[in-house]
Amino acid sequence: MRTAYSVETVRAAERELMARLPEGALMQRAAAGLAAACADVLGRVYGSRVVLLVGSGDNGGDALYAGARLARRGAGVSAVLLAPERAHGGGLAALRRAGGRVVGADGGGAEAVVGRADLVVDGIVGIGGTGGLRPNAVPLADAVERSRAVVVAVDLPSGVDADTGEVRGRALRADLTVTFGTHKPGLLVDPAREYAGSVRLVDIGLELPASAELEALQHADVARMLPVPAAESDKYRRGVVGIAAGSARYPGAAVLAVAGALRGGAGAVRYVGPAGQAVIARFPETLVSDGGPKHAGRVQSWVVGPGAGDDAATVAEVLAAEVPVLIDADGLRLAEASAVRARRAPTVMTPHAGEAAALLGVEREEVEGGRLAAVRELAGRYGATVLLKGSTTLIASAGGAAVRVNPTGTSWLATAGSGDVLSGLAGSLLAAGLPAVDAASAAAYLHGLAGRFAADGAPAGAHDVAEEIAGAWRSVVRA
Ligand SMILES: NC(=O)C1=CN([C@@H]2O[C@H](COP(=O)(O)OP(=O)(O)OC[C@H]3O[C@@H](n4cnc5c(N)ncnc54)[C@H](O)[C@@H]3O)[C@@H](O)[C@H]2O)[C@@H](O)CC1
Ligand SMILES: [K+]
Repeated sequence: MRTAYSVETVRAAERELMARLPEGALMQRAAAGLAAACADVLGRVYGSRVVLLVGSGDNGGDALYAGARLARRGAGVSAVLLAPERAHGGGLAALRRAGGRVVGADGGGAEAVVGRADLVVDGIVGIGGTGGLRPNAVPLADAVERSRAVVVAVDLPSGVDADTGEVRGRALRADLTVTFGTHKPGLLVDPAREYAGSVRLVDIGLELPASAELEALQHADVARMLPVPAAESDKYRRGVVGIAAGSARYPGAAVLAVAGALRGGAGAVRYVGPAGQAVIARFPETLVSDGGPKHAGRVQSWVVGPGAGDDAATVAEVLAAEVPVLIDADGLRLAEASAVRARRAPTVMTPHAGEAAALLGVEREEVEGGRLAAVRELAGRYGATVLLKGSTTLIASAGGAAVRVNPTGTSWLATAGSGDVLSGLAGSLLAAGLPAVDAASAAAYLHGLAGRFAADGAPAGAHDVAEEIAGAWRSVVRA
């Protein structure tokens, strides 16, 4: 499991560690890791041209000490000081001793130096930052974008919010971010994540609390969650998932939700709704019934909403069931908030940004810019597990535990019907007995992986994604 901690937690852990170490030791650990990463990126350090962008805090200090290490190995290192009077004194002295030089940020000289650089080290601001880049950093950011230099960000790309992943104003785009002690939420959540490039974690010895702000599952975590049928399992013990989806207008949504459900580990899939013929034609193993959810027979979970049109009665009927329920798509619009909150069995809601915005009564941009806040708010409001779809899908539970961020997404998943497959898959895992947050996050993980397999560099349809779920499952459990 990869974890991320808030700035407040990182600062507390740093204070505790610093009290036990000689002064400056922590910064030396950070700078050593940073210099090693820069050397890897450069390949050949001797003779390379390195430019440090140095702000007013310890983030700039890290850059200066790392620059000194590179200068000692023969790199030509120039430091551009954005706040010369507040630049880290010890770091500056170390760089000068190692033969590095200092360039003023004003007057165009710095931009010319950036233009000739092989490597730019972004030490403008780290976890002490607020808001986007300050005006005097913007011409430099432009010069960095124009240059062919590789950009390595120190701890965080400057200008992004460490805790929320928000980007308010301009930020520097890095090819690699070298982060210290732990990931910060902003390195895993869009839009900030996109600015970070790949991320390398340097251990500086921080001792962090057991519960993180954010968790990203990995293969082994998902493998432990997935159901394994026991020898005595029959289809009912493996769980039956009910799918109440599709309409005369959108029969395909029902077919795709069933496609996802059949690959999610439940022993059987029941379908109720007007698309029974389309479902059975494609998946003869489905148990199709004509009545509403109440008359469908026993299920261990329900999925309601994909392609449901305006059938509010079915949504209400499903919400009254005393088994886990997943609400998606039209169901999110049709569900009474009070009925969701009144439920005692787990509820999972799976909105995309537009649906989340409608539920919260805000603009879509607000959700997209502040995804972490939005998913937490929705989970709290509805007393539900909320899976917010997007390029970094987030899963929050109502109790306020760590938010999960799905690491397997691909932009090819932004295709019609892909969400229907996900809802069926997650509903099936719920029926198999997974806790709501595990069902949602394991489903997102497999779905993302299946999307990558299906796309493999080219567009794929939602049914292709469904067909790759088995392959994704195998790759997870065999890893
Ligand atoms: N505290 C520690 O033990 C360690 C800290 N380390 C480094 O220290 C950093 C934190 O240092 P600081 O607390 O000094 O904070 P930063 O260096 O992140 O920035 C704080 C300074 O930047 C200014 N600032 C705030 N927002 C800005 C913006 N948008 N644009 C430009 N300037 C802005 C502030 O006025 C303040 O002077 C970490 O990110 C990490 O790089 C590492 O050396 C590891 C050890
Ligand atoms: K930085």
